[in-house]
Parts: sequence; C-alpha cells; structure tokens
Amino acid sequence: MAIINGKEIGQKIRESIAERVVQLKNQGVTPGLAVILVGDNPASQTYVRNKQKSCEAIGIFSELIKLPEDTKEAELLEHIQSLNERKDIHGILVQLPLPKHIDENKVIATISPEKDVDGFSPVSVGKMMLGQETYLPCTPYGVMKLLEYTGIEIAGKHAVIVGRSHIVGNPMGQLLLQKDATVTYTHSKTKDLPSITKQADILVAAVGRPNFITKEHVKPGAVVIDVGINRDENNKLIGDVHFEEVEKLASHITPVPRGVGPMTITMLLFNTVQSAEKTLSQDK
Ligand SMILES: Nc1nc2c(c(=O)[nH]1)N[C@@H](CN(C=O)c1ccc(C(=O)N[C@@H](CCC(=O)O)C(=O)O)cc1)CN2
Repeated sequence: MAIINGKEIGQKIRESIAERVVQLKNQGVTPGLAVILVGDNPASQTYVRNKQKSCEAIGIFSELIKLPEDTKEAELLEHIQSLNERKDIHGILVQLPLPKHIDENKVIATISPEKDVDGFSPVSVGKMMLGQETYLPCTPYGVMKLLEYTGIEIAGKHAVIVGRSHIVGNPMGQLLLQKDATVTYTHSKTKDLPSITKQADILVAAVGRPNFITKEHVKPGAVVIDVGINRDENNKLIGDVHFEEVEKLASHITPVPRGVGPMTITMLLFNTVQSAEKTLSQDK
C-alpha cells in the first residue's frame, strides 16, 4: 500500500507556480488574489490565513476583506462588484460557508467568471460540464493532480464517488468521467452502499462524516481518496475514511491531514496565476 503525500506533491507544483510568478513579475504583472471572509468561523479563519501565507510564499499579492457576521448581502455584493473592476486583482474568492442569511448562489454568481479562481460560478461549472477551458474547482482539480503525479491510470476504471456536493462530489465525478472513467455517484439515499463502493477501482470519499468508509466498503487493491475534513472529540483532524482499517486493503490511499487538503490551496494558486497570465495575452 502506498500513501499519497499531498503535501509533497503540492509543494512540487507550488515550485513550478512560483517560477511562473517570477516570469509574470518580469513582465510587470503581480498576480493578485482577493479573499473575502464573512464572520468568525474558526476553521474558515484558518483556511483563509493559510491561503494568504501560501500566496505570500510564492509572491502572489493577496488582500483580505474581513466582514462581520451580520454583513448585509447587498454590501457583500458591492465588495465583489468593485473587486471585479480592479486591474490588480486576478482572482476573487469568497470563503465558504457563508452566514445563513446570505444567499451563497447569488454571491458566487456575482464573481466575474474571469476571476472565479474557485471555479464555483454557474459559468465555470457550465464550461466544466461541457469540457471547455475554465477554472476547475480546486479540491477535485487537486485530486486529479494527485492521481496524475502518482501515475494512477483512470481510463476504463470504475470510480465511485461518495457524496454529491457542488464543490467536491459532483465536479469530481465529472472530471473523472472526462478522463474516461466509468463513474457511479452515491449519496445519503443510496441503498446498500458497500455493495457499490466495493466495485470501485477508485473510491472518492467526500461525505463529511468521520471514519464513514470502513473495510466493508473497499475492494482489495482499490485507490482510496479521502476528501473529508472532520474534527474528532479531541479536536484532531480526521477524514471520511477509517485510515487504519482501509490502508491494509488499498493499493493507494490519501491520508488526512497531508492528503487532499494541501492540494486545494495549491490549485487555488495555480488558477490565480493562470488568470494573471491571461491578462497578459489579452493586453497584446
Ligand atoms: N471558497 C472556498 N471555500 C471552501 C473551500 C474552497 O475550496 N473554496 N474548501 C473548504 C475549505 N478549504 C479551503 O477553503 C480547505 C480545507 C482544508 C485545507 C488543508 O490544507 N487541510 C490540511 C489540514 C489543515 C488543518 O490542519 O486544519 C490537510 O488536509 O492537510 C485547505 C483548504 C471549505 N470552504
């Protein structure tokens, strides 16, 4: 069994992104990312801090717009509209989840598709579904890079996705399908889940429930990708996969932490730099 080290793979990719940042700066462009955080969710604060640190480490300019929990939706939309106009900002992201009184769909749809480096807007999702060039959502894109770097064959494989969220499960299946996997989606209403997950050559757990995937769900030799980020009673980070049980069966497995998580931020840096590069080619 091989453990897929997302931290290490992410670092290699970040080194190549850093070289692209140097080239952009030589041509007078500093890539810029605006991060909007609404409220005081502690996990979101950590992710935002990590995103900013990661930008700084490779020379991307980042600006944090921190808004209070009771911010009105209209005020948030105004911030996005003004960021859409700014020449020094190439990527805009709104950290999720948002407070309940704000319509997430409306907020995401307000981000200009040219700056939607999270790949969540309806335009980005539509293009992704059609296989057109666009910003791909960072977590599933990161999983695709992990599979690529590990040399895992996708074409002809049966991929089973557990979870159907807009930001992970749903696009994950689509990206695997575009690489010629046979994809099965499963979710909370699926009957006899183990009988389906046991058929998977590639099993992606994106269900948001700690240790949900156990040895009963896994075929010997399967590649198991754990997208879960949960905290146990001691505040320890754990995935959706019962690692100790499943590692004995899997051919490859991603750990939590240091598996998929670091790739999410890596692909955000990747998309931001790509957006900055596009402005150069548009100026010509
Ligand atoms: N606008 C967005 N909001 C959210 C996204 C997103 O992609 N865009 N995804 C998640 C949270 N997330 C990024 O925002 C994220 C989660 C986890 C990690 C990560 O590196 N995890 C580390 C462990 C970090 C820790 O110790 O807590 C790991 O798995 O090794 C990065 C980003 C929801 N919101």
